[in-house]
Amino acid sequence: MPGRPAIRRLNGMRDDESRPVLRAERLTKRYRRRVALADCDLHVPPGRVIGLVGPNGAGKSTLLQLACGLIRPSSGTLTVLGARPAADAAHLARVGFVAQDTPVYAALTVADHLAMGAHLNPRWDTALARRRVEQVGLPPGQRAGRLSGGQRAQLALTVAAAKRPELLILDEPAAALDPLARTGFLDNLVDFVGELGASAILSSHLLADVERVCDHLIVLADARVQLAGDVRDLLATHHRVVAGPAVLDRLPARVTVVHRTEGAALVRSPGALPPGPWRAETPGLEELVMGYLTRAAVEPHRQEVTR
Ligand SMILES: Nc1ncnc2c1ncn2[C@@H]1O[C@H](COP(=O)(O)OP(=O)(O)OP(=O)(O)O)[C@@H](O)[C@H]1O
Repeated sequence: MPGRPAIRRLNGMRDDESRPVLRAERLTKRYRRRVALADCDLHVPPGRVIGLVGPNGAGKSTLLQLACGLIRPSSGTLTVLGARPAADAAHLARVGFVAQDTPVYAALTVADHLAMGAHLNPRWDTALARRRVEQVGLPPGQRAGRLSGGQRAQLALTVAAAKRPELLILDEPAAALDPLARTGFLDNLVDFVGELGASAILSSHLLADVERVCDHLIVLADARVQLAGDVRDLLATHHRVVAGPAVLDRLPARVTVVHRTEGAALVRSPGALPPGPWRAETPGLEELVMGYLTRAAVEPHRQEVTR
């Protein structure tokens, strides 16, 4: 994909399906009568940067909070790095979480945050923490309450990354950052994941960001998984078919129409698209996501998992 940096992975990780970083089976979360997640199945291999996208209220934060053990499923199962989320202290140390509101301690300085991180985390990487603070220009003596929103996000990420987690969970991490800082932040994240052979899952409304750094995608809408899988595989199995309405009405049976507009259809085809009276084009990630989101809006309660 153009512009997407290659993500280094541990040898053999690319196809390692047997040790999923995240696995959900019929995962459901209800808040009283409101269903935030319904019967979600997911299987995410390790060593990926996973983009979690979907409209407001789709269930993204709910999934991330379940993954770090802040809340419990109503039914179904979820395993993270092979165990129940937050199963014990050792498991907690393997996961880093930055919540949507990038929580930091207002009265503590940047340096205090690093000292506290070092005290609380057995695998704390002092050099990494110092390097990041310097790189992103955080004044060590400044109280966190006096930092800008973007600086607070950088501090929260630094603290999460210096734990050297195997999985970083980030809820809209770059939302408060200016475009330049966002680019730097995401590039850092990719480097970090590559350097440690870690995985990261980040929710975002910014599809361009997801396209830049993510190699695995989960699309949530209406509390359900609409699409999930390796980005390259998803792009290889989807096509934009350009043709007149009569041709689009009679596409081969094994081609699934995801979304149709005047003169074109976004389709999924398990193998290569057979030749026909149409022009086949490769869709971009944004078009793919928008196709599934539009379908979910038109046909609520539809659920489809593509791995
Ligand atoms: N603590 C809660 N109590 C009751 N309902 C909740 C709670 N947290 C979330 N919900 C509901 O669950 C649904 C999913 O919310 P969630 O925050 O997971 O969505 P989201 O995809 O993260 O949305 P956004 O993009 O706006 O942050 C929404 O309908 C929301 O109102």
